[in-house]
Amino acid sequence: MSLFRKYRSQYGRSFLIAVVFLMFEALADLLQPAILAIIIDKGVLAGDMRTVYWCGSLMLLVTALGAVSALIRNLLSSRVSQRFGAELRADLYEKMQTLPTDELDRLDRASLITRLTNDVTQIQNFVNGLMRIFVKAPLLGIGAVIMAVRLNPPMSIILIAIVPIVAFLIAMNLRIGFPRFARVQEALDRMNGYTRDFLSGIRVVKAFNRYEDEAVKFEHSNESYRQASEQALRGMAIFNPLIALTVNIGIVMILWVGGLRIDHGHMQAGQVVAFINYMQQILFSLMTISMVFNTFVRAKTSAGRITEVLAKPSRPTGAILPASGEHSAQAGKPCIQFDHVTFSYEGAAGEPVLHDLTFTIERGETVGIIGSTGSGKSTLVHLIPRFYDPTNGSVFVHGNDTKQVDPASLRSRMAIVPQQTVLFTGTIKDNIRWGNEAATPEQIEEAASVAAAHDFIAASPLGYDTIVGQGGVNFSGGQKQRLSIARALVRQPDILILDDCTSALDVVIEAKIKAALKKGAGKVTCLLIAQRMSSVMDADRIIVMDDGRIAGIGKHEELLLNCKVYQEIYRSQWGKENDQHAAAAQC
Ligand SMILES: Nc1ncnc2c1ncn2[C@@H]1O[C@H](COP(=O)(O)OP(=O)(O)OP(=O)(O)O)[C@@H](O)[C@H]1O
Repeated sequence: MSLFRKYRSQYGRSFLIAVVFLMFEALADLLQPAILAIIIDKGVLAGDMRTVYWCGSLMLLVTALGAVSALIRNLLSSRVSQRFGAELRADLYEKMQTLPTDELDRLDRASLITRLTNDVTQIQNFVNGLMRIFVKAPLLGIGAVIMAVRLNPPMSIILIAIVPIVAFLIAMNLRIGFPRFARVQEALDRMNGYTRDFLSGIRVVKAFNRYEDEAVKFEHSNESYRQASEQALRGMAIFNPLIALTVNIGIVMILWVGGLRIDHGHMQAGQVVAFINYMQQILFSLMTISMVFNTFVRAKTSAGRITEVLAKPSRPTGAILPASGEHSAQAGKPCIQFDHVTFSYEGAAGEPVLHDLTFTIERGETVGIIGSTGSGKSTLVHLIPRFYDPTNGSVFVHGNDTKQVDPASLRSRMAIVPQQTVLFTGTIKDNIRWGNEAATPEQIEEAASVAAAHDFIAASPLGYDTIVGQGGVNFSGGQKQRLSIARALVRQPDILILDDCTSALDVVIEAKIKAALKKGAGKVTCLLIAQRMSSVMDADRIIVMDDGRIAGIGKHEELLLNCKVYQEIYRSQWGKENDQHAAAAQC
């Protein structure tokens, strides 16, 4: 597995030391039947107690050597496999963080979780098994064949007949098992997907009383997981007893032929006992090899799934932008420029999501973006931090073509508040500071004040140390939005993108936030996506989106006069909003 290449240099030495101790262990196991044969034939049957004592002591010594080797090898294998697993998980996690957004869109999130947990565990188990028993099995098998042939060559014909049959059974098991175990992992992915959707939408499920339907969906995925697992295990269930039966037939043949040869004086009882011991060791080794293949098949499937992620291209790179203050030195260049930008999502059929967009936004401008749902507003702003590259045309930030700029450097001077608020488990302070690790308590409080969050934070007994539950369960939608805005503000960005993140706020709170933001106007370039006209009407300019095209750009009054789409939005909303807007204006 090419996956192991990277870790070979790190753990190769410990692995080899473990293999050396495995060899001692195998040697100890192989010597025991030979010593036993001498004790029986030359000691017990011949009445020579000296041979019994000497060989008995030797056998104890050999057993002790085997036990010490097993102990050292166990310690090594646990250490190496656990560290290897942890490192593989860390590498995979790091890779997931650097995957481009379109790759993340393509890979199912539930499948990524299964790869990070179950798939890594499968490979870890394989490595552990490899160091504990898998390498020992072939050593023991080959050694037992050699010892048996040396002990009594004519009897070895039985081995020559049995071993190829068992090898064939193992090969069949492998061939049938591989696709079956691949299906088990896929079924597990689907089950994890359902579970994730159910848990993240549990409130909606409760509100719509959809428990039973969701339970049925889960039952289906659980059932297909069971069927896939059962099918895979059925293969093992058939082949393992077949292999055991074949080897046991061999043992019966040894007993029968051995008995005849003792009768004819060609063999001694101790030799037959030793021969059976070797046959059992061969059985153990073949059974282990068949188990290795089963574990290998699962690990190979898992390794393929992990390699698929690791082999994906990482986030694109590019030039590092100069520090914030130096951006303005690019005299005459607009802060943001779209130049004939067309964009389609990877793999999506039909019309592009954005069509030939051309506009500029100057430094310090506040630009509203409005349009019907699905008109491409979020997609438009996602091109600015280079979540995606335009399919045609170019996006320039501070005069730099984003395709040529390192995304991390590009994003370091931006803050985006997404449509769906994301809060992390921790305190309120931690969540706001997440936007800027170097922020002082005063800066955190100031950001929270501008985002109209300070009052509700201060009203809670623990203030900024209040714990945020998973996903922000203990906060209202509006409070979560305000905390997300504070997190973006504490970053003190050059470009602030607010993607419909005031939808859960009442107009009074929204007006307060906008008034506070206006105080800092001129320094920050702000893009404000909104569904409500009142949210954008006092922006410096408004971009009106319609079906991926720009229907108009201008001030509120201009658009009311000459943009049909804007006029329609006005007519559909203004009646409702008149009263609310008046209330906001008074505050
Ligand atoms: N990751 C994606 N993969 C494929 N298609 C997408 C993706 N994200 C959005 N789209 C499609 O692109 C189009 C524009 O979506 P976008 O989210 O930009 O619209 P929007 O104007 O922001 O909508 P809303 O106001 O509802 O948030 C929609 O048709 C949507 O289905």
